[in-house]
Amino acid sequence: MYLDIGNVLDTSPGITEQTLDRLDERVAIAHERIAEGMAAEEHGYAALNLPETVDTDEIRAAVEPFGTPEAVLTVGIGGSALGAATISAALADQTDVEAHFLDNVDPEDTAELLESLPLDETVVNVVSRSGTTAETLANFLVVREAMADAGVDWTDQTFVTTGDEGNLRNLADKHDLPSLKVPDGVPGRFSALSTVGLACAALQGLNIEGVIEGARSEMDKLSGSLEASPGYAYGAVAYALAERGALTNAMMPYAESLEYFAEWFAQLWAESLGKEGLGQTPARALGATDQHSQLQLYRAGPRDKLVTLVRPRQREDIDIPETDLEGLSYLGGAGLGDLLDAEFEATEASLAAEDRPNVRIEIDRVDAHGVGELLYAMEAATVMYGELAGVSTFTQPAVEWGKKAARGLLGGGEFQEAEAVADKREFTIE
Ligand SMILES: O=P(O)(O)OC[C@H]1O[C@](O)(CO)[C@@H](O)[C@@H]1O
Repeated sequence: MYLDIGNVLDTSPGITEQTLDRLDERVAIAHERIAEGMAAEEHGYAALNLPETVDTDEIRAAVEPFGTPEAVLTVGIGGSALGAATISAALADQTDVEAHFLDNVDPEDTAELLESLPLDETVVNVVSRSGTTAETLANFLVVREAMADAGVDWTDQTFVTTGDEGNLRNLADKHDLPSLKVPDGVPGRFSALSTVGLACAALQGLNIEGVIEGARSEMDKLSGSLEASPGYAYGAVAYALAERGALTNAMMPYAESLEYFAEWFAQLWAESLGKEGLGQTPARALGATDQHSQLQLYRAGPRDKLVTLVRPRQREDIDIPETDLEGLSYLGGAGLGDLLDAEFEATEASLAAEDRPNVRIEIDRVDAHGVGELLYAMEAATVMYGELAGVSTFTQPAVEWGKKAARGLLGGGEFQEAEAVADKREFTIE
């Protein structure tokens, strides 16, 4: 992975080369803490060991009974779905096995998806570390009934990835379902490079070994200097810019196959760093599409954003036919990829022209190695940012209140949070 931070030097907000030197000293200290945590396999830090600890042979063996299905339906939410979705979306052109993700409880969407799937040729990949997540378990119960209604024995086509105990573990044990264990010490949002994120890709016959090789190549760069590690450098620069007012980070990949990557990054960045009144809001964007929408705000709105531009250095292209359309003849003979790359560089320059901080992240290609590099580097960036900000990177206490309220509203127990829902202050305009 290549990171270019030239467009954050002396921008507004921005950092100076002197700041970068001081930041590098802090990175060295933070790296010592991170390395210590990794060596001790401490909760959270253990995620950065995954290129060494994940067993891809075990994953392939676990899914082997399913052969080559027509489709894989992953039922999970948050880190239990987004890592797998990122890898499958990035590598979709490498397989004929469709990947679908049920990571919300919208009844119309769920009904439409189940209606469209060949349930007798679909493997249901249900993923939950806790085994208690309401959305995942509710969806699984609905999917299981749909399979039964379609005359499909769900126990023949269900794969489970979960913890040592809980509802899903009990279900897998009771029905002898093929299963994998979520890794110890790895929060869901950091689990893309583990059984959680790789089982779906393995079911699709994708190159999970290549994903880990890419991740390993970024792991090998972790050292006491931001100048040796694109991941550390990205986290440190994003932190320094947030400290100077860039409280939003627009993650803007210039590849449709990386749109899920931006969604995965949003959970990783927000749930890890949004603590004690601190954090940097991830905005999901897509190039070139959002040049015709959000770019106006990025270039002319408040000076409170970092824009992260991501692209592959190589991509398949499609020639644009010659044309005599008024003013558009310049497009003929170029490729769509040439246009997309020109727009990437133009957007980068347009932000720099207004001293708007932006960084460039590039991978050679959107392939297994490249997506592995991206995932690992962003995880290392998140851990580095969290160390520099002094926050508890690997917890997510703020998400629990809403879970209790929702559960109470459905009669799942007595929760004061649910009572607070009834106290809503109303001011309705119709
Ligand atoms: O894998 P589980 O336990 O279902 O959790 C799913 C997601 O929900 C969260 O715990 C937040 O509620 C995330 O951290 C996690 O990725």
